[in-house]
Amino acid sequence: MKKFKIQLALDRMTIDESIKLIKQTKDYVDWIEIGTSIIKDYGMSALREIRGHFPKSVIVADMKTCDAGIYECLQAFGAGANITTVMGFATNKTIEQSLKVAAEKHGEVMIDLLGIEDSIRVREIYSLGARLFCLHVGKDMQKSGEVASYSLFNLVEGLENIQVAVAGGINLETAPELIKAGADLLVVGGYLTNSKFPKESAKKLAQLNQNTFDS
Ligand SMILES: O=C(CO)[C@H](O)[C@H](O)COP(=O)(O)O
Repeated sequence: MKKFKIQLALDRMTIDESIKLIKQTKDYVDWIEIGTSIIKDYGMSALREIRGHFPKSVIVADMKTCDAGIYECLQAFGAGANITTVMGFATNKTIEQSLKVAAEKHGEVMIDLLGIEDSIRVREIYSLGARLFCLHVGKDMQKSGEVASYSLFNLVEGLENIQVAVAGGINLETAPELIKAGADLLVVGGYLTNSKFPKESAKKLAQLNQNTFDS
């Protein structure tokens, strides 16, 4: 079984709070996500500022692009992101153009599959060249008790040479089944951003790598 990475999803906090949390969890976190709410609150300056503090980190801009792919991808990569998110329900044109900009800027596009229930659509996006997908149970769905689970993996079954991220209420209880289902990346927000002891919480999550492979 392969090992998974952890993406710290920063949402609904200030830039200073984000920087503090990154510093607290950096030993156990692989990728930093500047969440959509922070981008909406502060714009591209949030990305620039956080990039300035962490020049070597992999930074994901959760732009959730659904149109204007060229413009928004140029914004994200120009402000220092390595990866930017584009919605799976965007048009093929938007996805193609976003992938093209990413290739030119030596970045990557993560396709957010929020709201996509049809694996045929995922195959179509794959055929456009996307190789990084995020299985996602959104905040509003979480309010009615849904969280990311192994059943989401049906959407990407059979696709070769892809990386699969999973997002949506991930914590110590829900992570193990996602790891066993083959997650390459756990996108973790609330479990870390709401933790009283974020470093310890991140450590426990990272230790699942060890525990999962020992068992
Ligand atoms: O993209 C997001 C919301 O749209 C969040 O970043 C993602 O859902 C992770 O946060 P949480 O672990 O709190 O669900």
